[in-house]
Amino acid sequence: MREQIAHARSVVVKIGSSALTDLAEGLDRDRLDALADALEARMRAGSDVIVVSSGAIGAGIAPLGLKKRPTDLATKQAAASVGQLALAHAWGTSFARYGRTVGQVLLTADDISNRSHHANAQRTLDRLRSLGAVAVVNENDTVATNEIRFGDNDRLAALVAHLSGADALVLLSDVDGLYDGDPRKVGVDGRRARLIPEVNGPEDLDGVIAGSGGTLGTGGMASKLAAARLSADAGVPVLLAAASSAAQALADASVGTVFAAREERLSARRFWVRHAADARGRIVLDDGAVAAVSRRRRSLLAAGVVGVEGRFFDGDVVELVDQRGVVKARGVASYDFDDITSMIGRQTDELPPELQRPVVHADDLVVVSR
Ligand SMILES: Nc1ncnc2c1ncn2[C@@H]1O[C@H](COP(=O)(O)OP(=O)(O)O)[C@@H](O)[C@H]1O
Ligand SMILES: N[C@@H](CCC(=O)OP(=O)(O)O)C(=O)O
Repeated sequence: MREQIAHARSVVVKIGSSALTDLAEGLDRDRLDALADALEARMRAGSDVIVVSSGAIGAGIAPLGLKKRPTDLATKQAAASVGQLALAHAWGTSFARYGRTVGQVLLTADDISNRSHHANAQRTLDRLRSLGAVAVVNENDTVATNEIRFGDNDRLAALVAHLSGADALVLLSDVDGLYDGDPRKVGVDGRRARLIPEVNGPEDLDGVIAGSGGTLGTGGMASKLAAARLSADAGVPVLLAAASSAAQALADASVGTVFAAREERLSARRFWVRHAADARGRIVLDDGAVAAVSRRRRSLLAAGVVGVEGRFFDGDVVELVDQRGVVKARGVASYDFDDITSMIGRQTDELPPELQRPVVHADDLVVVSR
């Protein structure tokens, strides 16, 4: 697996805020230079690299005279608008030492969940790559509101890896890998957390406690694990390592924790249904329909529907939930919400001919939990 990452033709490298910024000093230019050295070396060895760089909010804290990472949306957005400018400039300066041009790509969640925007972002990334420029991607924090945020750049990086058809994802943080507990804490038994070098499946995560992040990071270890799961579905292996070991991580992947990818990656459409699209509503299923959909992988028929929530339309992604509200699957609705409301609980042969297709077809359905 490490071989696969070491030799990947195209790599997305995500760098966390804690690896780039300091609360009092703002951006750490020396650390940025060292990262650019490692990234440039990988490009010169023949790989295409896309950088996903956090740090806009962290870089805006000191220039605005703030004492700690803001928690309210408006101040976070103000800090990001100041910090993103400094961040992009700093990456430009670090790569200019090698004559390498940098392009800034700011994305909102909608750019990934909306399939036509998705194609635009993909085209820009492709063209930057073919022109020999390195894309530096971040969330467009100043326009993203709470509801439409990716929430964390680990997820954004995993989505970009899928979108750009990357062969590997490298997450660089202030921690040197995944531990079985928060490495900053000592357990009640006085035991220190242990590093897990390889995650091949859910069984390797038994008993692992994924804690919160540092003062500058956002999602902590839980968001890295979620991003690794998402990448696994996209068929992309992940390496989690310390930013201070970037040179080694990018040269031979011999450090940190590796997460295996699924052998059979989800199709682009199923990946989109499962991970990228925002659910526009919910369809509530009776127990028989839950079993048919989640265990027997059947299409959802009107007879098994007991409720409809939200205003969604034909072609939108919806969540399929059981009667306790637990999400069992996600899928593409074949009708508008008001049509489905009129079909609730009815057998197919009782419905008019134009409403006799399944509510969600099995080909458009991805099981989330059994
Ligand atoms: N099980 C764990 N293994 C490794 N690190 C953990 C774990 N639980 C919590 N952490 C903490 O998560 C932090 C990394 O998350 P975060 O601060 O969000 O990083 P980044 O800014 O790189 O996204 C580390 O500093 C580490 O202390
Ligand atoms: N877009 C935000 C980053 C949010 C984020 O996920 O941060 P991190 O957990 O440090 O990767 C910023 O640039 O400050």
